[in-house]
Amino acid sequence: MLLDEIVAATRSAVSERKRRVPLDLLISEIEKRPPPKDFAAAIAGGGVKIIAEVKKASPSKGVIKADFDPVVIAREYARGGAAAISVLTEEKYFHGSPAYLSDIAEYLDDTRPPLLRKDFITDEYQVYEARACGADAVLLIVAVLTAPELTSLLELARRLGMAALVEAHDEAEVKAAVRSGANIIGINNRDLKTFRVDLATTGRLRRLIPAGRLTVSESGITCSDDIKYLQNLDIDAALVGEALVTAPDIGHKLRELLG
Ligand SMILES: O=P(O)(O)OC[C@@H](O)[C@@H](O)c1c[nH]c2ccccc12
Repeated sequence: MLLDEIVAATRSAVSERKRRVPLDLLISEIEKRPPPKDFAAAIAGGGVKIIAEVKKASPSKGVIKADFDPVVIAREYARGGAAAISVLTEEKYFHGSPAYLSDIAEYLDDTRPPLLRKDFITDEYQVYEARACGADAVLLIVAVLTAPELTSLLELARRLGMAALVEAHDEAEVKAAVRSGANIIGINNRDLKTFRVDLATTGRLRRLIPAGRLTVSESGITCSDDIKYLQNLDIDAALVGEALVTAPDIGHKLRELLG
């Protein structure tokens, strides 16, 4: 299964990076960073907020943006009114890089939206690395974690002052996310096992998330009708990658989604 393959590749990339950059070094880099921005506050409030994703490629489509520059794209997202910016850092299947995070943190001014590290996180090292690169939040995918792993990664993110977006795709995963105490829960409309995308996944699973938690709908969101559908479900934010990255005018597309 592809998801297992991606996680295995990620684990070996992480053990390689651990050898090159020991944890002490990451911790000293973290100490030099300004404190994290409040990701939860950024996506809360009225209307469907947009978490805009810096995404170069995907396993199902290959490269989606030929002249890809993460900083240029992130700047357009910030200018266009994105509530937060998601940065895909997985290298082998999504052509991402942790350097995209640190570049965006360095080159955008301090009024930029909070940054989410989007990766297949199974190791505490990746959470430290996210913060060292300037991330304000991390993605945690229920499908690749045991309950105790999810709990300890959530706890570490919290200790580092970061938020966590906990991603689920089916009923059992949403229940596990709720049980973990996560206050930001993402429903991924894409099945990471088959790559099929169906916005109705959010419609089906939303009621399992109790009031008081923030909810995010992820993947396959392309137009303002999709946003209206999510608004009616009382979703706080939509995570949008491909539709924005491939738009001829990113700012225009973002404004269209924001209504
Ligand atoms: O490009 P899309 O269909 O708008 O999807 C963005 C985002 O939801 C997707 O990239 C994603 C959702 N969950 C993930 C987990 C890992 C990698 C990628 C993802």
